[in-house]
Amino acid sequence: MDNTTHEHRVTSEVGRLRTVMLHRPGAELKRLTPRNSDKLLFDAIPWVGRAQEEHDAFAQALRDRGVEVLYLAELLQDALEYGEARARAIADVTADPRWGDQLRRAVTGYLEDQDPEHLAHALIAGLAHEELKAGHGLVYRLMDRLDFIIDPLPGLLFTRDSSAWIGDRVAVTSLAMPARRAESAITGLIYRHHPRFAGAGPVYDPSLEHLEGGDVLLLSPGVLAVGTGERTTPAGVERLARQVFGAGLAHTVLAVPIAQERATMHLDTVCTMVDIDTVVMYPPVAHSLTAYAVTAANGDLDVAPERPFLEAAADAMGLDRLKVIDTGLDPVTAEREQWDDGNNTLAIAPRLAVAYERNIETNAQLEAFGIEVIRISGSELGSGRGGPRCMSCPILRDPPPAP
Ligand SMILES: NC(=[NH2+])NCCC[C@H](N)C(=O)O
Repeated sequence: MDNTTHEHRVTSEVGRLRTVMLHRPGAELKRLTPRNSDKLLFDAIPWVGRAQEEHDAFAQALRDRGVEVLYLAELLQDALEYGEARARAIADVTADPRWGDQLRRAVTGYLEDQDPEHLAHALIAGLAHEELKAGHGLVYRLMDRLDFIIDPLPGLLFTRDSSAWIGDRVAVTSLAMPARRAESAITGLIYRHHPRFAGAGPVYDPSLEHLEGGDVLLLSPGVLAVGTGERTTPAGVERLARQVFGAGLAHTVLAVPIAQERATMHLDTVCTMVDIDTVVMYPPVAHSLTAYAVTAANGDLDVAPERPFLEAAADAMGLDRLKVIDTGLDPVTAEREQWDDGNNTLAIAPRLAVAYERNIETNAQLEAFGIEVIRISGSELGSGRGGPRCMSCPILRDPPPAP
């Protein structure tokens, strides 16, 4: 294992990307069926081999531009070399209240017998009924044979949500959907136990109010926008504000209400940044999104009155104007491309962004605005409703250039 010290620091959405964590989809996606896909938050049953090819091409596009790609499963496996991390992982996953003591003993024994590679596999891909030969208690016998003892985590593909770096600290998030909650036990384990992250004490943890990384946008150093809707609760935004102010990581947090719908589950499904002063936005919300600026005041929080998002953001960022690429698409095309994550771009430097190739018109508008677009295919990856930004957790970016 590589024990050299590595930097981790992210203060914007657009500073040159140096290191990113991805998750190459694998066996956990093979668990998806029409019976469980709704619960596991996928809209179709992906062709796994093709999804892997698409993901490999995404990773390669990043490497071709000098980005170091870390894989979540490898980091997890490394962390599980440590006895303390193993014990913690097994304790977390076997706390499942559905099991009863007999099944718990059987699963604990099974997991304790696994080497780090197979233990990581069980934590990510889950454990099917038939894979546990030894569990013959009541709970095991009454379980449907097609059910999982440990649920698979296909949502890990979207590494943006289960952790987010804010400055040199990581927020291990508190995911709202039951199907995704266990993901942050994994990211928490990586950051706590992998030597690469030694000393990066988390600034948020999964026991706190709901907060998902897809809602957190680092508008500029010291300024965060946090969507609040289906996933991040207002209490989650408030808690994050207290945590980042307390740690000196930000001076303003903009709470941005978004519709509580699947299509707009995270702020990054309607808005991402492509330059230090430019966002791409889903047209219907571009001029209707609002924000409440939260700042620290006398040991508590001050909440400013509701204002248009673009104005509140520009003020907090010290800009005259935050430019918006209002893609100007007709409403039907705009709605289709938003659903396919057209607005969910990953900037790898100012004015250079990765986007799904299928969103032809949004990409054409980005280019008309002078943004260089690196197109990747996502016909299978997109079936989980996430684009390049959702599928990436930046760990190191250069500071953004001054405006
Ligand atoms: N940052 C994002 N927009 N992530 C998308 C996550 C998609 C995932 N299927 C979910 O429903 O949770």
